[in-house]
Amino acid sequence: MKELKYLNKYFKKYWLKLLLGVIITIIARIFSLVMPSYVKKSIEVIEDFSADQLLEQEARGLLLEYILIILATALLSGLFTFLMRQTIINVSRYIEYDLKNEVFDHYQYLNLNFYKKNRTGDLMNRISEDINQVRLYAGPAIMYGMNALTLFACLIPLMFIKAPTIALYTIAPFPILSFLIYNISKIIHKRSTKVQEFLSRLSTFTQESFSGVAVIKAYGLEPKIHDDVETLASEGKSKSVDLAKVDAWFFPLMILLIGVSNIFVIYIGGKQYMNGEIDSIGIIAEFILYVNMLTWPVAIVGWLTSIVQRAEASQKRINEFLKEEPEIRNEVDESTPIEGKIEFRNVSFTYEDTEITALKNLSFTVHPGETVAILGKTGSGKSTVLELIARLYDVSGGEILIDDVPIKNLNLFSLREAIGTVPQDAFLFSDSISNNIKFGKNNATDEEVVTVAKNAVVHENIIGFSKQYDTVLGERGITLSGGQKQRVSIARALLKDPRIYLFDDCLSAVDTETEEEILNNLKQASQNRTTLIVSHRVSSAKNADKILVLEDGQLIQQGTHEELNAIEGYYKELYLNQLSEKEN
Ligand SMILES: Nc1ncnc2c1ncn2[C@@H]1O[C@H](COP(=O)(O)OP(=O)(O)OP(=O)(O)O)[C@@H](O)[C@H]1O
Repeated sequence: MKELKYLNKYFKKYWLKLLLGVIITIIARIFSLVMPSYVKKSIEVIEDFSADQLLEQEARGLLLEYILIILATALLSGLFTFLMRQTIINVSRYIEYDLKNEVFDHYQYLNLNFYKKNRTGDLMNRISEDINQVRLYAGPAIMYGMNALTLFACLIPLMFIKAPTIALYTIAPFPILSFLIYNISKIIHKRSTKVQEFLSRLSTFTQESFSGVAVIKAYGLEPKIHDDVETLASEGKSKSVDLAKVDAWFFPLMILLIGVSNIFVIYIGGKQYMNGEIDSIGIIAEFILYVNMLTWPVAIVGWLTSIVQRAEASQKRINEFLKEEPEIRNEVDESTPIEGKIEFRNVSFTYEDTEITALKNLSFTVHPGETVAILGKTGSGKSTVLELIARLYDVSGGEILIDDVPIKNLNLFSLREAIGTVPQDAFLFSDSISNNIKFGKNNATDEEVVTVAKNAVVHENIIGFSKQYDTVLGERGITLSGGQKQRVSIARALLKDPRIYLFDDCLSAVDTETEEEILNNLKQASQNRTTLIVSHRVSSAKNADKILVLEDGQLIQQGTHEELNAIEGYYKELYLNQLSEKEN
């Protein structure tokens, strides 16, 4: 129960509703206890009538009265049971909602390293399946637990007062039932976890197959994929059959033990009646009803134990993530407006997971409003420079200053607010084109959206779609070409109108003419804005105020296009190569 203590803050938050729920539970159970004793009384009336101790008229009157009492208490018990669910189950839904929000907010607060260490499927599972297990504890387990407790507390003493010997025999099989159900629940849990694992493997596999359907078709891999799915599915099937086998024991076992208890009631009750130890046959009927009332709560005790164990395990997994602290935190409360000067002083950076040193002693300065291009072979550290400016990672050595202030002394949100990033792989959400562009500025007008789309040279493409800016992208909508995606992503950054633009090789999928047009527009749009352009093409870099050339994380050349072209080196070679490619 150590891990489940985490939920106490939520129980405190909803204590009033919970208390009300507990009181209602007790009232509902007390009303349900009335019925068996009135069934007994009704049988006694029939017995008295048969023995000529009651007139027909009197017997009819009494029977009607008892039936009405039974009906009224059953209705009241039903009403309170409804209210019980409405309070306690609702509280568990509120807790589920709060916990999901808390976990989601915490996920968002964590750094990229966390997302690299943990698989998306695992993150999803903890926020959905694990929270659901916890909800079962916070709602149904409490409700059924209270229910069972109230029944045991009221009914068992009542049974012993009414007929101690019958009571003893009636409840004797119950601990066995509870024990068996506990064990069955444990086996069910183990096997259903395995089934769940297979289901998630199967759904991951099928999802990947659908996403990669173009590759599968192009390589004619359908038969192989079919065989793989079949192997996975048949493994899953045998696990499901195993589960169904244990599942099938649950109800027969319950019915068997109810039967045993009923036989005890009839046998012992009948013997006592014949010996004159009890004066009415009605007590047997009353006890049979008690047996039926007690069976489910007794079975529930076993079920509850396994629910609590599962919730404990799930809450442990949730707590593991909630305890994770982001390495990159905002330590400055007041906002810090950004002008746009960027300075790298002997910056080194090693990725924690791969231990690759992506940057080594890198130093350069970009003044506000300047445009700097970063070139270099693949893997030379260009994207890493941009990630460090947005403080997605903290440097391993050296220092980054923005507006002459160490980056850690800036408000993290002000910093990111001041940056417009266009990443290498443009990510667009499954939403309309317009909303995708408005991502960084929700309140933008339609005119503003059109202006930035024109500057990103994607407007003509968009108006070519039948729904134009309302065209939905992604799984439910159309798929944009690589170049179109990149340009929508550029439009998104332009709309934000930030102090610093970070363009990470975002024109790689557009032809050189469109590239030129976009670069000219960007020049206009990003006037007085600091701009960093990462590229493999000299055409993207040649108009920059400064060009940095990286190799193995080190700065090997820097200068303007003219300066670098005047000396032998990587830049000149690249320029000449690309020039001859163009001419050819
Ligand atoms: N998220 C990451 N985790 C671990 N290692 C990384 C990560 N990103 C990059 N690296 C490694 O760091 C090195 C520099 O990568 P980076 O992406 O900065 O290069 P790049 O010059 O932008 O390459 P490209 O031109 O191919 O985009 C590479 O060796 C790469 O494998």
